[in-house]
Amino acid sequence: MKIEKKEVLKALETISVPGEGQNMVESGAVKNVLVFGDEVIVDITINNPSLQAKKKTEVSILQAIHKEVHQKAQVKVNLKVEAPVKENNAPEIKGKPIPGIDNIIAVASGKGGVGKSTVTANLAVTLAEMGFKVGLLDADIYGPSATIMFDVVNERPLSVTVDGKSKMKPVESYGVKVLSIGFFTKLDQAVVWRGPMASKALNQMIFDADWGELDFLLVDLPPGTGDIHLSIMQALPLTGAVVVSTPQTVALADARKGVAMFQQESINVPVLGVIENMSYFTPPELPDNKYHIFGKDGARNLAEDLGIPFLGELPLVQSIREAGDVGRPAALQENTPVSNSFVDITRNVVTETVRRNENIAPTEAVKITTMAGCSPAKKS
Ligand SMILES: Nc1ncnc2c1ncn2[C@@H]1O[C@H](COP(=O)(O)OP(=O)(O)OP(=O)(O)O)[C@@H](O)[C@H]1O
Repeated sequence: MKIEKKEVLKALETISVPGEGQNMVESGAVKNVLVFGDEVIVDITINNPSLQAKKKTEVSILQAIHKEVHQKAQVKVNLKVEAPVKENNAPEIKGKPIPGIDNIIAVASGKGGVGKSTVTANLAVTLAEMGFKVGLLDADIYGPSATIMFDVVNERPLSVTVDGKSKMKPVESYGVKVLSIGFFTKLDQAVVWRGPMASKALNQMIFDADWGELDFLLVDLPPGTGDIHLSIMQALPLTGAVVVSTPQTVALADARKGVAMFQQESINVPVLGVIENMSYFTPPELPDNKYHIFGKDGARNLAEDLGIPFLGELPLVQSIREAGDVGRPAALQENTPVSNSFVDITRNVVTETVRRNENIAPTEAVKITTMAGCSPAKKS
């Protein structure tokens, strides 16, 4: 068997490192290829430190060489992880950190109606039940639902004076401090917020609010990947993002775009993982049956494919919908399969947040400098 180095490089040009668009040769991830007879050694350096990304990279190299070059090639992959070097070499917190708030986590979805707000509300109450100090900022300007899910439709944030300044006091429900665009719009009113108006309202809820000390502030983003997402990433130094998807192909395609938005070089918000909602349906009369109405394992496979953690799955359950409608999140149920699933997922979110904080410097708020793109804001 005679293996040529250029054949190996050609094979490696057909695959990319998880989460990267360019192929691994073009992106510069492949540092060297050595061939001795039937033995091929590939030196590769990737930025993503997750186990999934490392494994996926190794397996795809092996498969590509076996498929494109020779089935019996003895392949050895020397994989190194290197965090990307920042321009000034000194990671710093930039933008405007909010004093007292330790972790700001955005919950995004790509496609609408996949259960992002439901998941955010349930994560929030589960974190609060675990003893964390939690806030929820409902930034879904097109369909704010936190006021309904927390049964605070008729309440309004009070004005309080903090250090001589008037501030909005979030409404507290089930141990979670809640602020929502919904407090400022009537439920039956069509919300035609123009971008600047929405950004202004959001800025007020972020910086003119008396959040106090929080371990976690969860931000329920609108679906999609639009202007409002950029506004939030400009305003907030996000710790990370969680992406919610159903296993359905159309939802997964949008979730992939959502992940790509956070991972864009100029935005660079770590994606803590993917949560699969509406994974299956179990009729009460057939408790051992699982019907995969929207497809099976789609979000799990997406997470694996992108080299990001899979945080867990939630079934399609009538009580989750009912609980949302009556304003008492389902995770508050005592020791049911549903509340236990929320506990598992919340634990995974906390674990990934801790891991992220140990491994990478705080995320910078993003400064949009031109219409064509964005770059990290410089600390003044
Ligand atoms: N696991 C589930 N089981 C049953 N019903 C669910 C589940 N998750 C969400 N729902 C229901 O699906 C509907 C949409 O959920 P939700 O409003 O949370 O979605 P969303 O992604 O936030 O939507 P939007 O696009 O408006 O932001 C709601 O009626 C909710 O109660």
